[in-house]
Amino acid sequence: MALFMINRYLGEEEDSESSRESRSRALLAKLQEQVKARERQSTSNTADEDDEEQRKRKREEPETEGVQSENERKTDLTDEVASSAKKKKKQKKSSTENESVNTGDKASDNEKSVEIPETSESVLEESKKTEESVDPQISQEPKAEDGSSQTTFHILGGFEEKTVQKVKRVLPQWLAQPDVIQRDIKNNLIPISEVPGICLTLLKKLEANGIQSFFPVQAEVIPAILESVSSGLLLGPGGYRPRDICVSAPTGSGKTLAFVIPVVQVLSKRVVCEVRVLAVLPTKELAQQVSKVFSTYTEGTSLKVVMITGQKSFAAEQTALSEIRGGVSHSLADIVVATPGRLVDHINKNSNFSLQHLRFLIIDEADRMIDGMHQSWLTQVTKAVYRNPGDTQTSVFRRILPGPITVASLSPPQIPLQKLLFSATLTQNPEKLQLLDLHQPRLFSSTHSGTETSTQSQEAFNFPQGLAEYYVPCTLSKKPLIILHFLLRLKFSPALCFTNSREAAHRLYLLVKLFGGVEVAEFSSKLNPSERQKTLKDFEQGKIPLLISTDAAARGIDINGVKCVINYDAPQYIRTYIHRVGRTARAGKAGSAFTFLLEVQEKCFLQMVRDAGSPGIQRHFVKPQALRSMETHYEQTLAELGKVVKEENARKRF
Ligand SMILES: Nc1ncnc2c1ncn2[C@@H]1O[C@H](COP(=O)(O)OP(=O)(O)OP(=O)(O)O)[C@@H](O)[C@H]1O
Repeated sequence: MALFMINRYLGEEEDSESSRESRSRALLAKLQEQVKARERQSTSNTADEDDEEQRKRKREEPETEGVQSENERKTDLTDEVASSAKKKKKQKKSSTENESVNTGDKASDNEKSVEIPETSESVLEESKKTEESVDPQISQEPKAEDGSSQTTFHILGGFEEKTVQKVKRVLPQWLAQPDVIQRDIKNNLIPISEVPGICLTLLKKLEANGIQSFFPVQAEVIPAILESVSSGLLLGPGGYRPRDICVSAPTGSGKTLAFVIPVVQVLSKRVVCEVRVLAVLPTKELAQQVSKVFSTYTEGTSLKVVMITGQKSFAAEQTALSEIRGGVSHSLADIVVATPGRLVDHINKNSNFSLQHLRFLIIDEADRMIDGMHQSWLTQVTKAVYRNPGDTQTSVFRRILPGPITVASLSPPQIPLQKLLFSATLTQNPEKLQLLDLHQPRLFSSTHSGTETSTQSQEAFNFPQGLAEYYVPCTLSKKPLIILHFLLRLKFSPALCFTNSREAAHRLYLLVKLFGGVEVAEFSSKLNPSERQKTLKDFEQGKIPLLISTDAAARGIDINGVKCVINYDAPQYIRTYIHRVGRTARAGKAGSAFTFLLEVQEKCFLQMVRDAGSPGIQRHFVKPQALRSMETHYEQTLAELGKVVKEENARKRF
C-alpha cells in the first residue's frame, strides 16, 4: 500500500494559506471518522474469534501502554494510530510466533493460510499519505462479505521435523555428458600422423622424443584446442569466443602433452613476442616439470618459455620476462609457467609484466588450484588481462571483459582468453567450478558422471587401467616391519612411500636407515628446492629404491619406473589417495599400490575407495611369521631411534 504515491486532482489549487489549512482540517476530521468506524468494525469482527487469545495477550502487555494509548487517542490522532498500530503489530507478531510454534506440533497447520483482519496499521499508512487516502474508492482494500477489510497474507513456516528426501544429483549438461576419453591406454593408441592438424615439425619432434602414438586424451583434446584457434590467434571460431576446455583423465594418461602440443603449434606462427600462454601449477616441482616439456617442444623455434616460481630471485625473473629497448618494455616470454603466489607478485610489482595478449590460461591440477582460490590469483590474472592502457581505447584489438553478448559487444574484435583445465580429479561441484568463470565449457572425461556407484553421495573418479590396488591389515607397531619386509624380502622397489606428516616421514626415514639393508631418502617441505630436485633425480635414476614422502610428491610428479606406491598412513581424502597411487601405473604401464590399514580404519577407507569407482581393492595379508626373523633387530633399532630423535631435538633447541 505504501509502495505507490497516487497523485489525485482535487479541484483548482487555492493559493491562500488559510484555505489550505481549512482543507487539511476537513480531511483530518474525515480521516478520524473513518478510523473510528474501522476500529469499531474490526473489534466486533475479531471479538468472537480470538477473544480468549486477546485477553491473554492483553494481560501480558504492559498496562501503561494500553492506558497511554487510550488517553492519547482523545488528543492526537497520529499518535493514537501509531500506538494502535504498534499494539497490533505486537499482536500480529505474537500470533505469528504462536502460529509457528503450533505448526511444529500439528502438520496440518502448515498449509493453513491465516487471514489477518485489517488493522489500524494500515490506517497509519493512510494517514501518512494524507490526501490520497481520503478517497475510499482508492484506498480501500478488499472487503469481506460482512464488510470487514481482509488481507490474505500467508503465514510461512512449519518447523516440525521432516524426513529429508534424498536429493538426486542433477549436473549441468556439459558435466553430465562429456566427450568420453578411453581409459585403456594400451588398446587405444593412435598413431601421431592420424591426428589431424599437427604440423610436420612437431610430428618430427614427437618422434624424436620417442612418441609414436598419442594416448586417448591427447587424440581427443589436441584437435579440440587446435579447432578453437582455427580462425587465428585473435579470433575464436566464426568470430565468437572459443569454449573453455576441461579435461578429467586418469593420472599418468598424458595430459601434459595434450596441452603442450597444440599450444606450441599455435604460437609457432606468432610474429611479436608477447605472453600468450600462462600455465599455472600448484607447486614448484610441477611447474618445473611442465616447463621442461614446453622447452622440449619449443626447442629450435623462436618461442621462449619462462618459469616464475620463486626458485630464482624476483629480479632475475623480471629480467627473464622483459627488457627495455628504446625506452619501451618488450616481452621476452611467449609461455610463462608459474605458481600462483609468484605470479601474483609479478602482476602487482612488476610493471613490465603484461598479460594483455594472453590467449591461453592453462590451469593444471585444476581442482587443487580451485581450492587455492582464496589467494584470488585468478581474479588478479583476469584483471591484468583486461587492463587496458589508455592508448588502446582507439586500438582495433581492444580487450574488454566479456559480458552478455550484444551486437555492440561483438562489434570490436577481441583477443579471446581461453581457459584449459586439467586434472585427474576434476571436481563436479558446480559451485566450485563457478569460481573459474568458464565460458560454455566443454568437458573431456574418462568417467561418465552418469556412472552409478554404490552410493551417489560421492563423485566417481578415474583410476589408471594398469593399477592393482591392495590394502594391508596391520597394527601400528608392525607397520615399519612390513615396509622392510616389502623392500628386503619381496623386492618391491623402486617404492614411493607416503606418510601423512613431515614428522612421520622423517621418523620412518630414520628407522629404515638405522635398520639398514636398504637405501632410503625422505622428501618433504623440510628440504630446500634444490635438495628436493636432487632427491627426485636420484630416486628416478634408481640410486634410491625407497623414497619416503609427504603429500608434496603426491600430485602430478612424473617419476619414471615407480613400481610400487605404499600408503604407510592411509590418506584421509579420496583425491589424495587417487593422486598418491597415480605415481605408479603411469603411461599405460602396470603398478601396485598398497595401503596399510589399522582395523579401525578398514571399513571407512574401503567404502571411500569403492564409492570413488575403484575397479577393486584386494586384501594383502602379511603373515606374522614372515616378520618374526626381523623382530629382534627391529627392537634394537627402535631403541636406537629413540636416542637419535632425542639428540635431534636437543640440537634443534640450541
Ligand atoms: N603419447 C605418449 N607416448 C608415450 N609416452 C607418453 C605419451 N604421452 C605422455 N607420455 C608419458 O606419460 C607419462 C605421464 O604423462 P603426464 O605426466 O602428462 O600425465 P598426467 O596425465 O599429467 O598425470 P598426472 O595426472 O599424474 O599429472 C610421462 O612420462 C609422459 O612422458
